[in-house]
Amino acid sequence: MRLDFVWLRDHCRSASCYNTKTKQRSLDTASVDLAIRPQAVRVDETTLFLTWPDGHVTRYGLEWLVRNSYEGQKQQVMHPRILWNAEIYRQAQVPSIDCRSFLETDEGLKEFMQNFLLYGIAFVENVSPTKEDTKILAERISIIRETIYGRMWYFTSDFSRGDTAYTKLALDRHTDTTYFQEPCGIQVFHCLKHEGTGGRTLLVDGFHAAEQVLRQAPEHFELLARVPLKHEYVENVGGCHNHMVGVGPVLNVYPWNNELYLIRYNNYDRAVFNTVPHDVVRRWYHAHRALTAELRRPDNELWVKLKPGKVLFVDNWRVLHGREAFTGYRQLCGCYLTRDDVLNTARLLGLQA
Ligand SMILES: C[N+](C)(C)CCCC[C@H](N)C(=O)O
Ligand SMILES: O=C(O)CCC(=O)C(=O)O
Ligand SMILES: [Fe+2]
Repeated sequence: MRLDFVWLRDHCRSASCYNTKTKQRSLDTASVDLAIRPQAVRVDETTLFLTWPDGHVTRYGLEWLVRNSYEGQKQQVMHPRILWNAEIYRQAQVPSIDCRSFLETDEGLKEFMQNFLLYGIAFVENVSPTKEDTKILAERISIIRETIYGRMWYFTSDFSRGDTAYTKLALDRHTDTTYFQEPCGIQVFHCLKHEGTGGRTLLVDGFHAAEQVLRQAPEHFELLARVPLKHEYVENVGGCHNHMVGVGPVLNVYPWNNELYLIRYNNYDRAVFNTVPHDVVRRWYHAHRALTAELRRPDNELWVKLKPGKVLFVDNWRVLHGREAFTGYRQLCGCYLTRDDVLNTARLLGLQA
């Protein structure tokens, strides 16, 4: 382990530097001399002792250092996941969670959360097909994110809003709200009614597709992770006037370990591409094509028919959704959830999130 002296002073867990009740730092880091060196250093079987020039003593358990040092963290993945194609997901036989168990027991909720974290999708069954009951489900794991579509939304093919979602047309795979600076973390879908044909839901693991691109052509992955682009939502229908713009790359990775955490993919809502010079534009289209080819491989497509009573939670930062064209009357309700609050629930249940 290589440890920096300022880092060691900064992370001191003594009573005057760190409040163990609130788990907050009391030390003013800016008051630490950036050239600080300990006056004395001693280590025994379990503990490292540092005495600083002003006489202050810092103690570190060696295990704490192993767990928390930057060098140690670099190796660790933030979010353990199982990347899937249709076959892998089917083989895994991930169960839907019963509504009562989800609402009334920690075990049910934890099993649901674990599935959701690992696969980016999870189902709850035996839910009453109403907007109110869907809301109760959503609020069990998070805070509903209110957007221009409202809190709980409810839609049919009536073109009440200026977006293809509100028609009977097929929708190719995409993630939602790419035109927000922070796209919505989770999307909840509940089909309350469908009298007609078609209308199946398509799900594709975007991280699995990106992983294939990384393997086959790392330079494509790199470009998709580096080049920022804009998505936008321009609406002027009825009383709805909106103009949203979100900027960011297709693949968002943590800079310290290159781990993918967000895919922004919506060809409908992608805006004029004007953020990079000519030669990069050309290479970017090649990279985008490579990713699209992976996303469109039939073996990556999971098709499900949403039925009243069965609620789908989709990780909108990872899993793309789409739908088949349909006929007849179809009614869907749902909402978006704030991601931090879903992960908060997962951590409180003892899961790594
Ligand atoms: C889900 N709900 C029907 C409310 C909104 C649909 C938003 C559609 C938009 N093109 C997007 O992909 O973000
Ligand atoms: O109608 C559907 O099944 C989904 C439409 C859609 O993509 C959306 O509402 O975000
Ligand atoms: Fe969508």
